[in-house]
Amino acid sequence: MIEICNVSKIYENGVVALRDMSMQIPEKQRTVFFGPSGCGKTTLLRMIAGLESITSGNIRIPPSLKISFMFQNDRLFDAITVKENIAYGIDQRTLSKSDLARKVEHAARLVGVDSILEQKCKTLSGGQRQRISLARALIKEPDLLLIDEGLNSLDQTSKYELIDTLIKLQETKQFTLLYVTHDAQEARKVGQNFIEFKKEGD
Ligand SMILES: Nc1ncnc2c1ncn2[C@@H]1O[C@H](COP(=O)(O)OP(=O)(O)OP(=O)(O)O)[C@@H](O)[C@H]1O
Repeated sequence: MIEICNVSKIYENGVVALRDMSMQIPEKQRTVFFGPSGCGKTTLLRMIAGLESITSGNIRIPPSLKISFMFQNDRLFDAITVKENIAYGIDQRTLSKSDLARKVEHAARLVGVDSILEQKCKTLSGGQRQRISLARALIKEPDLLLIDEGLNSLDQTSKYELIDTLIKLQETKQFTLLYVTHDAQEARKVGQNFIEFKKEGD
């Protein structure tokens, strides 16, 4: 269980991104944060990932949880290969070359990009890039996967294909998925639990 207890976030410029928010997020399930742009979804996800400070309140997460993050932008390096990009998702110092290669191939196979491992990322389509970004998030076998509007650059068909892949993976691997979207239809497709965010003042 991840517990969000009376969490507020006020940025240095005075913007109140979240006010006194509390919720419980069950483990090993798919939870969707949805609501209009600017209502603090990204801010909360970043606080859960430890990438943003909390102004007040606290977030309780089991201490040994391995967390991966997939961002709005795919953040791939264009000049290097698919294989090298996926390997960036894991601490390479702790692995032998052959173990790393095996893990990269396994993650690539999970999302269907194992046939293009040697290609440079700049040559790929948006759908392939998002799959690689997902493989990079999965390679460290996260207990908690955070996806922040990660599939937005895709057309509807590719997006729903990748969502199907994601749901199957979550069901087999049983990680906790936290998925941010402003799209109600997408939220319904992905989620088992739903947390609606409202804009300050609404
Ligand atoms: N680094 C920052 N400094 C100041 N204000 C910020 C910062 N990041 C976000 N905000 C503001 O905090 C509020 C919440 O933003 P946040 O990105 O969390 O919302 P969101 O619901 O994820 O929206 P979107 O879907 O557009 O990303 C917005 O008003 C935004 O302008």
